[in-house]
Amino acid sequence: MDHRQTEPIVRIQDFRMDFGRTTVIHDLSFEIRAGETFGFLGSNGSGKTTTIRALLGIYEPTAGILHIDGRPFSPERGSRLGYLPEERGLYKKESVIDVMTYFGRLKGLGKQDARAWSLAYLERVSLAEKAAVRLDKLSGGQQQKVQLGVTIMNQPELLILDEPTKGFDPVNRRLLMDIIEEQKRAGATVLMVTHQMEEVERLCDRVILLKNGRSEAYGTIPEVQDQFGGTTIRLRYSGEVPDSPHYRVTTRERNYAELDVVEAVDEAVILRDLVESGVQVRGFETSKLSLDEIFLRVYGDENAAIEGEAA
Ligand SMILES: Nc1ncnc2c1ncn2[C@@H]1O[C@H](COP(=O)(O)OP(=O)(O)OP(=O)(O)O)[C@@H](O)[C@H]1O
Repeated sequence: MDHRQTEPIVRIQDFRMDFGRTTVIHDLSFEIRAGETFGFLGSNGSGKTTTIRALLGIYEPTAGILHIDGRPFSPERGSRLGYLPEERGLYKKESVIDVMTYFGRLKGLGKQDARAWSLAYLERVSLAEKAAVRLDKLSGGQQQKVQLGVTIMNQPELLILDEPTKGFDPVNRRLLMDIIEEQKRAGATVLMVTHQMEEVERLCDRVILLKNGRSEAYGTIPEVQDQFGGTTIRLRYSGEVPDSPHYRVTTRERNYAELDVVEAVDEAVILRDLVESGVQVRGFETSKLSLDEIFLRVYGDENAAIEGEAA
């Protein structure tokens, strides 16, 4: 893969995917640039795995362009691609070190190099003493660590990770994030599906939020925050907070209110308007909506609909 080119590493344009008569992806477009870590976010069933499968040629897209390095993906060029699929699974009846060495050889490493790399990795993820154990004797989380090792062997230039930390305890989740961050620092481009906003905030340069196969927001985290009005004002006051086209009052208590800024307007203007309308302002703090809050806004109504159906 040649990172000097201007073409993005991943380009998805007007991608549509139908299963039978159901359209699950509607004209989706986004790109991933060389060296960035890109968060692919969305509620369950929003189409993340389908998009990855179409990108890797596992599914035939109904319409659109899905390119890696300027061309549709083909496995022959795949040696520098690391893919951790949503469905996990390796050959379970072999020992951990044999399985890892085997995959290393498939990725073009010599046997000794593959073995040495694998032993160092197992040490890193506290599995050194399991090297000779059959894979199916490991816990689910331990097996996942082995699978991540297999995925990042041979330093792929593009890493596609479908929920890499799913099912991990907090300590191991942090360890996995450290490992992903190292890959990023070594220059890898990373496409990562995750439901953990903490991971997004720590690792991702840009994100896309998918809902029912459509993009709801796309950009850097500050850009996404801006796309959602972005700012909340916490106001301590006395008097009466007037209605305004600039904000929506989301909390109104005696002497305390929260206002969501709905228009691109300077907060100083809102403060001035409040004072001019006779509000005595005792405290005025602004903060950006967190990704968690944005997520709840985008997907909250889905759960309401599900609850409604259940009722
Ligand atoms: N092979 C298939 N045939 C029919 N429908 C499918 C197929 N694969 C996925 N779907 C449907 O496409 C939609 C998107 O599924 P997908 O697995 O891409 O979601 P996801 O965003 O990865 O979800 P999750 O977070 O739960 O993994 C779902 O409604 C799913 O039922």
